[in-house]
Amino acid sequence: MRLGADHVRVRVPATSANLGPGFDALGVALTLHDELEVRALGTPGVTVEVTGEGAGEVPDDERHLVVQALRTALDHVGAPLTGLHLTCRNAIPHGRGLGSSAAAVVAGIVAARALVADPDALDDDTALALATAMEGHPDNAAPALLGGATVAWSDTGTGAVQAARIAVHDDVVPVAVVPGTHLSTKAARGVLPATVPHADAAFQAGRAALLVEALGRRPDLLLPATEDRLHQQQRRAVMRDSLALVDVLRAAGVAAVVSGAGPTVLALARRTGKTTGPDRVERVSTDADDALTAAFGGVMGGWRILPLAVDTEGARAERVSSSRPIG
Ligand SMILES: Nc1ncnc2c1ncn2[C@@H]1O[C@H](COP(=O)(O)OP(=O)(O)OP(=O)(O)O)[C@@H](O)[C@H]1O
Ligand SMILES: N[C@@H](CCO)C(=O)O
Repeated sequence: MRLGADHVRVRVPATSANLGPGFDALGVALTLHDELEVRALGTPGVTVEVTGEGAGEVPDDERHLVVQALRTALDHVGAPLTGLHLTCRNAIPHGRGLGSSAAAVVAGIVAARALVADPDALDDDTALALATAMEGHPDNAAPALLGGATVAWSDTGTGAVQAARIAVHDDVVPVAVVPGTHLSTKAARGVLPATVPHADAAFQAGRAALLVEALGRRPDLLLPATEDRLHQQQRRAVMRDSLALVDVLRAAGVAAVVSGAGPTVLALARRTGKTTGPDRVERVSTDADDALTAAFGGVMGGWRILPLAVDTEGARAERVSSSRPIG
């Protein structure tokens, strides 16, 4: 297939996976974005310019994750691309549990979709399959691609990866509490046990089902709905401060979970008060401030609190030449 553009721009959201009981299945896109531009060149060679998160740390050549994903997607549809220049303005912190690797992979794939003459060759199903193959699990890739909250799974017979959007109530306010320390997903997966007791699996299935209802219609149920028995306690030894913060927030009634493979903590806070009209009194209730002060003694040493919203758009790409949104 030939290319249909030689300069494209991409915006892709951060994501928080698991949300407590939805290990490797549930995820939500957040209003924190990486922005990229890809220029296809007629000559060989790859150059990469990174500002923001990951600058000076990620490779600036073919090994860059966005370039790898772009190449994978172009190869998939048989499109040529000899050289390229990639510019990344990154806001998603790396190795913190906010889906930076899924964002990079999805960004590369939707950049390829925007570059090729027939974007349908890289439709959402194909893009999700390619991204999941690179990531190993679909829970970040699905919301990064589609936006909103998603539940993703692989078809038992064919292995095809699928995702369904699930509703998120307007009163649910995601707040990410991001530590200064990194933890790779690989390391965090390495401490998980191979098997779990049947009672824990049964508990988890019930809570995951409850979470879909709590997110969409019953935010008052978010605290019990975000209980987990498959991964958070098992990872305590590699993210003690994060689990301590989760404990303090939950004791204060805030539905806090480890975001993805950690060490970021995600609080699913609830908006209270009158949110429209001239005497609007919006308040994100969470008692989160008090709980955070209790957890850190008022000193947040190296942690950042990011009040966010749910990103409902997912990854967007546009051809710079025509400015026509196509994916
Ligand atoms: N924008 C990016 N550009 C290039 N490489 C990236 C980018 N984002 C992530 N990576 C690579 O992926 C690694 C982080 O991936 P990892 O899966 O460990 O964490 P994460 O995706 O941030 O967290 P989680 O999967 O728990 O949400 C980085 O160290 C870097 O090698
Ligand atoms: N479900 C994954 C998310 C991080 O990529 C995990 O917890 O390991």
